[in-house]
Amino acid sequence: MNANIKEETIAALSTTQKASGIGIIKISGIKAKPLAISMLGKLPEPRKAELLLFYNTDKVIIDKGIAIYFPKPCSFTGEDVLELQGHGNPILLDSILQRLVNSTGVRLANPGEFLKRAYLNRKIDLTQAEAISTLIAATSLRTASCAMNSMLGIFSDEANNIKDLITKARINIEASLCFIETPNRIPIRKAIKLINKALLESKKIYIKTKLYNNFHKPNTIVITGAPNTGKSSIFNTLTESDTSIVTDLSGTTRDTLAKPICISGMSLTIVDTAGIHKTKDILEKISIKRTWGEVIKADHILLIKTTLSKDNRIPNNIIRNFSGKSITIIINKIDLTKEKASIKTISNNYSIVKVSAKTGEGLAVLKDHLKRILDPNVNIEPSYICRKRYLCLLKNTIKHLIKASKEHIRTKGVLIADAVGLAEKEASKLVGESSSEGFLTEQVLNELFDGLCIGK
Ligand SMILES: Nc1nc2c(c(=O)[nH]1)N(C=O)[C@@H](CNc1ccc(C(=O)N[C@@H](CCC(=O)O)C(=O)O)cc1)CN2
Ligand SMILES: Nc1nc2c(ncn2[C@@H]2O[C@H](COP(=O)(O)OP(=O)(O)OP(=O)(O)O)[C@@H](O)[C@H]2O)c(=O)[nH]1
Ligand SMILES: [Mg+2]
Repeated sequence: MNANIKEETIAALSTTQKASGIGIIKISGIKAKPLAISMLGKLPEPRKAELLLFYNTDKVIIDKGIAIYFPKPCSFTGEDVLELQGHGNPILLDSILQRLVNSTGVRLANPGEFLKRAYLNRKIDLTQAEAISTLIAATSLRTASCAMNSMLGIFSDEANNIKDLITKARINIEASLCFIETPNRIPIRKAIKLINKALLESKKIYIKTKLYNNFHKPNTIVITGAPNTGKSSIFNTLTESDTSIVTDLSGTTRDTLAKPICISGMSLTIVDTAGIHKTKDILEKISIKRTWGEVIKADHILLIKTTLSKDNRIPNNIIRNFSGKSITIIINKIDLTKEKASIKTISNNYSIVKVSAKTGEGLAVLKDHLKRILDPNVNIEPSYICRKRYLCLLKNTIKHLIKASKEHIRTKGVLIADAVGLAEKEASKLVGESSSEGFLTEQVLNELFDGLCIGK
């Protein structure tokens, strides 16, 4: 453990840097208590929200807000923690932070440092720390729900269960090896039973962990098609905004425009582009080049046509350049021909949806369709989060357990013990312990915690 961690008091803004309703400054470490007394004129009652004035060093009032004091060990980090919940003005909050840093020797926290301290003080194990980091970054409600399960310790419980079975097996083998020459020696059968049980459980958890893909990035959907087909109108409807200019003039959109949206708990980025057509106009040529650039990067293409289009097939140039990419053809403006909204699935990655951006008809069907085809976990019951680290450690655990279970029972007792010992080591690393080394290496910890946001 880092020797300084016990000494240094850290502080950070735990809420957004933008203006917001309230902003929370968190302070953790031995200076939290004297700081509360000097800034608030009193120590708030432990774990009770109190409305107090916040003072600077010259006794000037800097804010009136809620303060909460969490004396150690009953706090998020396990250290003394002071929370100052002020008005959400970033300049005001920054001046409070600066005051803390300049006059009290508190230092600004590194990204993820509160979480790291919670882990080092054994408030949470490593999988729970990882779950909190995934929870904050989750781009879909389903991933957030998995992260929540992991945060509450469901994965840790299963991982600990495997580790305990292996430990028991090791103790049994070691005992039977000790008394191998005596007449009342302990039979190794019990250990083998435990090894097989641990193997079964490890395989189960490996399959379950691998199933849920929380590595996916938010998909990018690019709207493309001929000029005037209603691309920008569909963009505006999907983004519930009037960000993109809509006119009845062909060639209205010149630049690409991207906006994040959320469809049924799934984050997406949606991009409006200039209409593709043959032109000699230099400006239009540049715009169309940009459109192709976006189409190449897209995870999914919405190709807009209208009820008036002569041909509703995918144009050859799109097929040529983007085979394998999923495409939805949208037949827009069905209000003009009084057609009904509908969806037709041609193949896995090719569907036709009829809508009207003007009346909104068919847009719910379109959103539903996008959610279905773009959420990789749509048919999977949320369990807990998956990390490459878990898969790797579980694979190693399984490998050593298989080796242990295959060794000849009587003659290779020592080899079984070795393999079980290695399995135990790997399984222990799941929750961030290693039976011989105590904590995981600083490198693994830094990789995890450095990727987090400030104030967490
Ligand atoms: N204001 C505020 N809201 C927040 C947080 C926070 O730090 N502050 N959290 C930050 O992530 C999350 C909540 N997580 C927390 C986890 C543990 C403790 C805590 O005080 N634990 C003590 C006491 C437990 C108990 O009373 O049951 C402990 O573990 O000993 C506080 C917040 C989300 N909301
Ligand atoms: N009747 C009807 N008109 C629509 C519909 N969607 C768009 N329009 C109209 O079609 C015209 C073109 O719409 P835009 O959204 O600007 O089309 P665009 O494809 O972005 O056009 P460019 O940017 O020029 O390529 C506008 O006059 C819209 O009001 C629809 O569903 N029904
Ligand atoms: Mg447009």
